Amino acid sequence: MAAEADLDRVPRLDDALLSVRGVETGYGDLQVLRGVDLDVRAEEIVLVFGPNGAGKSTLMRAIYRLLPLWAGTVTVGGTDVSAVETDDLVDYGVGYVPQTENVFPNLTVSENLDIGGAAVSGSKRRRAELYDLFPRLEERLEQRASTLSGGERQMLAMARALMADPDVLLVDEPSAGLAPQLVDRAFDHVQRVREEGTAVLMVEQNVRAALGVADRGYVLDMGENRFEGPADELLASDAVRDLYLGRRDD
Ligand SMILES: Nc1ncnc2c1ncn2[C@@H]1O[C@H](COP(=O)(O)OP(=O)(O)OP(=O)(O)O)[C@@H](O)[C@H]1O
Repeated sequence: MAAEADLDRVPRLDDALLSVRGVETGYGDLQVLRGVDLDVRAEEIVLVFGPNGAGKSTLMRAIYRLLPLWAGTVTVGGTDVSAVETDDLVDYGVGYVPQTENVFPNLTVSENLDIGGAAVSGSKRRRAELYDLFPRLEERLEQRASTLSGGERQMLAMARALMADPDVLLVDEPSAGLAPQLVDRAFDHVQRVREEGTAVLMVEQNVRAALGVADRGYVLDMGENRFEGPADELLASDAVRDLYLGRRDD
């Protein structure tokens, strides 16, 4: 059953790769997250969803240390990374694809990948693996990122972050700005990323489609955990559907 998280803490999964516990943060005087818990296991796809302004993107930024943690911890593979700087998180196997400004528009596809792989040895081999994942990028290596289609740009953003071969990738709205017919393809890519061995923690507004590829999900509401559970149980839950998904025939 999808569980309503009215407990003090959401139970920790013993086999979590990424574990977030009691995270609080915000902007200036504005507190946004009020003690958020979540776990991602190796090779899982986990979805965070909830109303506008719930703090979903803020959570991704906090995990990636783009915002300071006011309270709480983030661990990766059992190591506390709460004090690790953003630039060093790559060494702990964490990658991040922001929702916007996720490629360098004036650089070519190839140059964008070079920057993604700057810190990585064996980046030639990694490129070849990524061309298998995103063949369209290989066909457009010398094209400027600013001239890519929305879908291609999303692929490049993901490929850049994957150059470092992370164990877990944080993806903020992979389908943002894509035409409806491209949305499913964006989720196909997320699934393929997982098949290549990288766990994915994603935020999405296209909740039904995202739950279709996710293993588990967490509902955030007003900066707090509200529901959590397996994706199919969240989809089947009347409370989650009524509050966060809208009825199918709406
Ligand atoms: N840079 C910022 N400075 C000040 N407040 C911010 C900033 N970014 C976000 N906020 C505020 O923090 C709250 C949470 O924003 P956030 O973007 O994390 O929500 P979200 O759940 O991702 O929403 P959405 O689904 O609309 O993208 C909102 O009230 C927002 O106005």
